[in-house]
Amino acid sequence: MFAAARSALFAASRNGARVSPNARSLPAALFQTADKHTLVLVRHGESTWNLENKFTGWVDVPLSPKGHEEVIEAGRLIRDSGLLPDVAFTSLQKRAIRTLWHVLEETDRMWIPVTKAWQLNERHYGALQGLDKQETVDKYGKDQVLIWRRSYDVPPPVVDRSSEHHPGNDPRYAGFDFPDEWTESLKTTLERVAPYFEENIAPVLKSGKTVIIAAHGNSLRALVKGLDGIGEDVIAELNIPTGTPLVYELDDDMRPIPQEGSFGPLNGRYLGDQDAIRARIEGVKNQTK
Ligand SMILES: O=C(O)[C@@H](CO)OP(=O)(O)O
Repeated sequence: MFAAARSALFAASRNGARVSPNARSLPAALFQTADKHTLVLVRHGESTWNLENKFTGWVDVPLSPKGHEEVIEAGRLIRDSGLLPDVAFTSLQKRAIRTLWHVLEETDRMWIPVTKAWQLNERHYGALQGLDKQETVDKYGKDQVLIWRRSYDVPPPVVDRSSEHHPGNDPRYAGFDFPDEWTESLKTTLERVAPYFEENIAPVLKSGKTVIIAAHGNSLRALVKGLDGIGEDVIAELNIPTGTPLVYELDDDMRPIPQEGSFGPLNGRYLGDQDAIRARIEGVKNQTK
């Protein structure tokens, strides 16, 4: 289960071999293709612990009132752009599940198949879960906290089986075998997101269905690192805003087709007011100052 990601697509991204060009600098002819597959990614709306500025990880907190509003708006943006999902995937966490429900309600697609998988969960934040982000900066320093938050392969401190935060103590993970000491870096998050995507989501996309994934800041950072071939240093700078649809057009090999309006290093394009989206991205970045 915890084996390294296997495919050429994600293996290439891990050694930085496939860095996509910035879409805006390419000629218009490159934006035209007949064979494309549509993937819509949505990070959950603001959660109560985003609002309280706490490390969350696998703690199952709900959306805040603003978070509900954000994802209702996300659903309307998806509806108005005509990108109706045929199949949906989400995590085992209620902030992402509720996000998906709102989007499916707004797009009148509550009837489509939905798969929930722990592999799409947020990155487990180990012993940082539940701590105030700014207090953690005050205690350990800004640089150390930035390494825990955004480095590619340095995990936060572990939790062991005696911790309420160990997945072995949560019935939703019964049947899965997690190590006694548990935490995740972005790298190990990618090592469970990538095989899940390739084995369960890519075949659905290739069959011609439009897929939506409602997930989390770091599980989506891992996914786009693989899709866009983003290098380890560049991914450290990438923050994904809450409640904002991110639309990819993929070719038959699941490589993103550059789109107008994407902002690098992503080849997907965010739906909505682009200035407001940039402000939301800055807000995520500035949770630890
Ligand atoms: O706390 C978390 O689980 C994540 C997402 O909210 O935080 P960060 O952006 O700091 O990785």
